[in-house]
Amino acid sequence: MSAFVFKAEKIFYSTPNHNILLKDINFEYNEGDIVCLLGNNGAGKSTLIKICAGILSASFGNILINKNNIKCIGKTQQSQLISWLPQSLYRAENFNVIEFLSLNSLRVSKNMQKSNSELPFDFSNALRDFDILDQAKKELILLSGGEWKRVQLARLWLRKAKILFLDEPDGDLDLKHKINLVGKCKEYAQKNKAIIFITSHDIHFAKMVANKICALNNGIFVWNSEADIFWSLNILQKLYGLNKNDENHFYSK
Ligand SMILES: Nc1ncnc2c1ncn2[C@@H]1O[C@H](COP(=O)(O)OP(=O)(O)OP(=O)(O)O)[C@@H](O)[C@H]1O
Repeated sequence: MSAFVFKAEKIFYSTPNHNILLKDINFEYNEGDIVCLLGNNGAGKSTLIKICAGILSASFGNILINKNNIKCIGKTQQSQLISWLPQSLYRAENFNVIEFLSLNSLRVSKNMQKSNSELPFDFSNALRDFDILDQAKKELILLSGGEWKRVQLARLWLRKAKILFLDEPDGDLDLKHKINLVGKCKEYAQKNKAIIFITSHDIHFAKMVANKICALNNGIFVWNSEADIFWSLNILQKLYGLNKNDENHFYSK
């Protein structure tokens, strides 16, 4: 069987005011790839991720999943293939962690009053994987920012989609949980033969997690390569418009 492939062909996107946000984006990634999308604030990363995830439609160009145009894939199949973690997500009141996870399926009812030990096995596993099992019955609005992000990640991990789009998944995480997320992404991509796209502003996190790096600048793809090549070339200065001293903070030992 041939490898799972995700491809973007000549993607352009302009706003209703005819402001062109993305220009001629092309890439192709294969199962097992973890791609980190870098770029300055406003470069167009979230917009590109939303187009790839089928949340927004490109103004021009095609998104292909195994040569099938995303426009021709029904919404149900799309939701089985693709999971998207938005940069921020509204927390519903009167909803606890288990109830949020159960939105993936109807197996657990809204009024369930169970102890952690009676949780479905996969629920406990996902919560344990993201170190949040002890908060299973907590209301979403009472969670800290990092705990809420870990609950969202646990829900995504349960869905086992073939392509994950994670928009700043590390944003609220402390160092320990960032490192845990690195391990979980690598394990997920391997085990599920999946492709993971990540946007992040944490260069250290990007360096740890990704085997491919691509970079956007003002809506144009300015880089797309193996991560090793990207890191060996010290091009952060150019990418982020840093001065030499700023860049030394990252590269100095
Ligand atoms: N519907 C829209 N109408 C007008 N402008 C938009 C629209 N959507 C996004 N933008 C603008 O497009 C640019 C790119 O936004 P986007 O959220 O994709 O950037 P980003 O690279 O993810 O930034 P950040 O790193 O700050 O999250 C921003 O300047 C944003 O204000």
